[in-house]
Amino acid sequence: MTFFERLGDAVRRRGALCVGIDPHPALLERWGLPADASGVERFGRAVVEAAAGRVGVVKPQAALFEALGPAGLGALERVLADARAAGLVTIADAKRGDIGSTTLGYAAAWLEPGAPLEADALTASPYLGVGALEGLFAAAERAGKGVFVLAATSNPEGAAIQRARLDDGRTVAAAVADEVAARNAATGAGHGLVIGATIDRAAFGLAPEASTPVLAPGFGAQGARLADLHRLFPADALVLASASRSILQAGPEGIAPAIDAAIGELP
Ligand SMILES: O=C(O)c1cc(=O)[nH]c(=O)n1[C@@H]1O[C@H](COP(=O)(O)O)[C@@H](O)[C@H]1O
Repeated sequence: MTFFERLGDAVRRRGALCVGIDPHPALLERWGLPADASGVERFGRAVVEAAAGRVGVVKPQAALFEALGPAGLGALERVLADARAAGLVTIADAKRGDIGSTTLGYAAAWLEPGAPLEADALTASPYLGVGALEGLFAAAERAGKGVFVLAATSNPEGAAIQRARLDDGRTVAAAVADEVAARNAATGAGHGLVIGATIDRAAFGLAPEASTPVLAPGFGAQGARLADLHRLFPADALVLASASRSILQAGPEGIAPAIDAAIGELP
């Protein structure tokens, strides 16, 4: 099964909501958890437990685990293992990307079957060139996994570089999208794009592309509304509507109802 098929299956069965697992220190405090590795682990595993059976996809935010050093990465390892055991598709949000030779290390860390931090997909930054992500694409394809490449990010600072034009007139975002689509066409993989729900896709030169999955963060805390999903993206596109803080702020008792409420807001 390709990653595209797997993701499509998860979305058909469980819907488009992707629950972000972002253990911010302020959220740990709200959850009554310590701001240490044991806290992020209990937080992450509780979110996985609430998400299992409700949604198809979760996205742990690596930075907030890394912040706690090796013990935090150990916590992330167990959160990822729980999620995979629960049948959830896991997207490690680590936004990796380097020159080709060292990108192989990131591929081994996040996408190689059996790796401690193994995930089903990884977010990646294309600003050293989409071609430099070859090691990630290849590792993902060998294992039926995917890479989500940043195209048009949800934050306002991204626009200056992502809307900049190449010599051929395309925006940087459109060129990234073209390269990912070409990779998918050549290999049948299902690598995706990250396109923020907060941005105007047309202004970034991004046309809807049915064969490229989209990870769309920016719902909830950053202002986009889940109810608008089909106004923001074509109804037939494979889009993950991702939200973190707006759901996680509900606390340990409220997390499951908050996920149900978010699902209820989707069209
Ligand atoms: O790759 C991402 O997931 C991502 C890309 C982007 O353009 N914007 C964005 O917010 N994200 C991530 O999505 C999550 C958004 O969190 P909330 O704003 O709390 O819903 C964070 O983990 C961000 O790092």
